[in-house]
Amino acid sequence: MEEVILTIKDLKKNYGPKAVLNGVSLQVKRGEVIGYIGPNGAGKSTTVKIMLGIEDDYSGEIKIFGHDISDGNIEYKSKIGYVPEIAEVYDNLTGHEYLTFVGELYGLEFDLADYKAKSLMDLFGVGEVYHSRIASYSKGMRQKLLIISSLLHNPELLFFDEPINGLDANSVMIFKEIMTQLAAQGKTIFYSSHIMDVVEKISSRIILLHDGKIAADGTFEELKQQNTEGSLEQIFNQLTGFSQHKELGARFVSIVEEM
Ligand SMILES: Nc1ncnc2c1ncn2[C@@H]1O[C@H](COP(=O)(O)OP(=O)(O)OP(=O)(O)O)[C@@H](O)[C@H]1O
Repeated sequence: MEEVILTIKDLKKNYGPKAVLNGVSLQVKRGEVIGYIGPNGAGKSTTVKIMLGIEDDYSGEIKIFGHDISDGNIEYKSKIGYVPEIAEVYDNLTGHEYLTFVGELYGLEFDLADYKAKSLMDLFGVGEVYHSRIASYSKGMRQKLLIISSLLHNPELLFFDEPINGLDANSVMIFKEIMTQLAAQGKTIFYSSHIMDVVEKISSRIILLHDGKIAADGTFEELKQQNTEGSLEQIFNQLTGFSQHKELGARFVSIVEEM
């Protein structure tokens, strides 16, 4: 039987009077790559932050590796890797200092953390800045650092929130291959992004969040069969009831031109 890694039951979350998540339920099995998509503000990052224990005050039940995350035991976090949408990194540290620090936090010996960090930086084409301060990194370099820091401890479950932001086309190809290989090794990946063609290609299952609920859940092929549109971008537009891009674009430009 396939192992269930993650279960969410009737998850609800409010910020003040605003209901952000309104009854989200799903189950994720080992090795699945979940493409978690939805309009801006739909609640994708909020879902991920709740699962990571960064946000609390929710209702519903979340089980990760079979344990309810609200039971106070945070051991499950040692088997999770996370690339946040907006990351705070210690800019004054070098890549070497930051990654060995993160590696040691996760219980790796310094030498192993250093070896893995340097090797992964090399493979990602940023080995030459390993000993430079992060403050001097370009956007893509920082993103690569974040991806590496999420993987150093060989986690079972990965949460990637818009991880390829700023990566060049070649690096995106490497990243897609890394995802495929990780999933083949039995890692489970929760991948939240707006880059529909990448989500379409790498996800074994796509979940669309809309108005605080799951509006679609299935493989890309299944979503295609259930909808009249072809690409994931078009299916996204259709399921979220959006078709006014021309009109909105024209109105936007006409206001820009008002002087
Ligand atoms: N700390 C907070 N306090 C108040 N409201 C919040 C907070 N964090 C998120 N929200 C609100 O919750 C809603 C969902 O935000 P969230 O960041 O989860 O959306 P998202 O689906 O990840 O969006 P995007 O695609 O733009 O990243 C938004 O309306 C946002 O304004």
